[in-house]
Amino acid sequence: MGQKRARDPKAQVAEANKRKKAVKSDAGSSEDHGSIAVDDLNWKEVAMPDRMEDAEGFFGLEEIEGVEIIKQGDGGVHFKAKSGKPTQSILKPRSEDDGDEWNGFSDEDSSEKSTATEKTPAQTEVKEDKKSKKDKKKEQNKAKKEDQKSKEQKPKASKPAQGQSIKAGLGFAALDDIEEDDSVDVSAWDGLNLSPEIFTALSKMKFSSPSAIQKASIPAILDGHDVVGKASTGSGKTLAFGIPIIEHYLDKRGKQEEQSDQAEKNKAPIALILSPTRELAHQLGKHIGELIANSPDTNARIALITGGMSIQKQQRQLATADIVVGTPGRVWEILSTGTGLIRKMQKIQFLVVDEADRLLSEGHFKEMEDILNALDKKQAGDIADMDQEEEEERSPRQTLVFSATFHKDLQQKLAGKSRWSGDDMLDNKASMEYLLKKLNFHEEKPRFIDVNPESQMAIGLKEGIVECPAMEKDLYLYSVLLYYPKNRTLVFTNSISAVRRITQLLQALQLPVFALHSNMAQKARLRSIERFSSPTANPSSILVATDVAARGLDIKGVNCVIHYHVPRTADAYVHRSGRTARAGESGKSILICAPDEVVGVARLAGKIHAKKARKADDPEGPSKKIPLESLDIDRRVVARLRPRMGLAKKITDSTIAKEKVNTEDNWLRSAAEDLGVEYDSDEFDQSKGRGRGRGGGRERREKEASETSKSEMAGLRAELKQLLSQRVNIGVSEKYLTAGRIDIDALLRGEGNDAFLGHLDPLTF
Ligand SMILES: Nc1ncnc2c1ncn2[C@@H]1O[C@H](COP(=O)(O)OP(=O)(O)OP(=O)(O)O)[C@@H](O)[C@H]1O
Repeated sequence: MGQKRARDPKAQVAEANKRKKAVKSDAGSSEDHGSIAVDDLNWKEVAMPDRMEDAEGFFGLEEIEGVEIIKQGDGGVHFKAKSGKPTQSILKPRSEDDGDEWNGFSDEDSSEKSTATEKTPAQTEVKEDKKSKKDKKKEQNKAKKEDQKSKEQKPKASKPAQGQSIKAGLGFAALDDIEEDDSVDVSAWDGLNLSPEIFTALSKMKFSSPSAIQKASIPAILDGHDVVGKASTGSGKTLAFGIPIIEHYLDKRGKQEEQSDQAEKNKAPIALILSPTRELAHQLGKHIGELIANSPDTNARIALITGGMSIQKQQRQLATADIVVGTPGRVWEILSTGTGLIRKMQKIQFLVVDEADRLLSEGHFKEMEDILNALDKKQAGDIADMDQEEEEERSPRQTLVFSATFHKDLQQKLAGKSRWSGDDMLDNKASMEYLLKKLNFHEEKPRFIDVNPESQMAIGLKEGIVECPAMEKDLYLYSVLLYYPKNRTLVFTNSISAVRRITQLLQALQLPVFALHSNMAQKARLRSIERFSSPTANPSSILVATDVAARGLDIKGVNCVIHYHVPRTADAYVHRSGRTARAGESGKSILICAPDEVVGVARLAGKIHAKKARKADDPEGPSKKIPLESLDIDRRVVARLRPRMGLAKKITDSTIAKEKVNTEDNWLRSAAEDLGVEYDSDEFDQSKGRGRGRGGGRERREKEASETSKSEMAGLRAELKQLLSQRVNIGVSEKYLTAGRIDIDALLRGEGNDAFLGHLDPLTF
């Protein structure tokens, strides 16, 4: 049996300090007797679920095999290799200079300093490991050479990152596993004046060159400008502001002496990043966390402040955070608790408004306004309290606004100068205008960086449209899903009830499907995204979502986006479609469209592609064509899938109706109880039926569906199961396989579409 231990960096440092003293006093003796201290063992990290946010204080688990425990007189324990195993087999590998810890050049007496910053042997090793890798990279990377020189003269603190919620790759074992050749040449980033730490991180993250928005925004932000950045979906906007924030952190840290615990407690965050959804906030934190985790000796702490998580924990994280990422509602909830947090937040160097058009124009309006007002409002006693030197040193707060959808006139609007001109993508001009004034840029003219003025759509994106009868959208959705097996697909709808229904429907059809909408508990939301996006997930996974998933979510390997409902606005279409074809990949976006929706779609597509269409035809004239490819679903497919869909619908409708009746019934029963009257469901149903006009039919259908008996349901399920166990035959005689234009070789190679029997022209566009 392997031994396990919980891994808590904080506790480890304290424990290691104690142990080190003990080890020094009996140095040399322990290994002589084959007994080994806990920290000298070659612990292996146990893989944990990605998200452990609420597991207070529990950072991880490590295990070791082949050891025996030796109890000591003082109650302590040591370990030795199991009989028959060499001691070396359980010992942690040592680096050459393991004995002496390298603390960098310092004027301070190292013995004094060591009490505060002494590392566990494991940490020392990691540090040395990171350094030697960096040295190797130095040889490879010409641009890093000069910067490295100055870095080596600068001692840098390497404290454990306590309270950091989402720093990726903290595990020592994970670091040990890093291959020497896992880095890439990052010389393309040379011109951006980045520090060696960031170069190392970019190299490890395999980002060989900056994206256009990064190339344009990073220097402007590093130069202290306010920036409004516009770039297509999936083009790397997060690091366009994330890198300068970390650069600022590194710069500030370089200038500071080792901070006392008190100073550490009082420190203010350097950045507040606001995002419209919880999922996006998590993702932003994770992405910037990865940058931090891959930057050597960089321990910037991120506090994630979103709804659905423990408020107390978030308050604690906020107290020591360098970067705050959150949704406006929860950020305001915490700031307004009146515990001095507003004053702290007023010292931030960067205010980032991600997905700005949404954040500034929809439901977050009120909280955004409160936060912005609070950041700018002078607090009573500010002048007296303000540390004069600190205030003088501090440069004005930079405001960074990013999105894929903005109007070109935004710069004018941001400066509050002129009226909106021409057509725009935004829903609510008035609220936008109001909030743009509110953003309080420190520069009169923020830098407006629009790296792809031609289109907000990603280059690798193909757009198609499937026309179908209004009542058959489910059938056509199912058909498209079967046409594209092994595609990770996001299906967007316009309502929560549609998400629920479609998810159940596709589940009944045995497809690997997950749901995401804002009425779900936060944990369930994160679980859905995680299951859908996990590299080990079924490659045909489907996520059915409302527009809560439309903005910013960066899920690897989404090949297809389906709009089950036509999006309400052009920018919603851009952002939904932007969940695929990210970071230079290709992808497809397919609208399922009823005849009466076609006109709306034409208008929508016209707005989005106005420029492209004009350019191709007549550069000056209005756009004519819908640039969406019309996709023809083979009628045989639709016909053959209809029976399955009929059964799946009956099962789903009945399940949903039963749930609804139960909920209603429970509610009425408890309301009757509260009122002290008796509740008779039949009597209530009869009275409900009386005098009803519209909607009565639906209610009757629901009631009928809810009355499907258990045995009827079992019958339906069995019938559907039987149908689903067979491939959909689209014109093959099962007796004579070769008669149906089957590519037997392809089938044997495991290619082709497993769902169908017979030849099917693929839906390529
Ligand atoms: N320089 C780079 N080289 C390669 N990949 C990159 C680079 N920068 C970022 N990426 C990757 O590109 C993907 C998209 O980045 P990001 O989420 O920042 O896009 P975005 O522009 O914010 O998209 P959206 O508008 O949808 O929010 C991420 O997976 C990220 O890891």
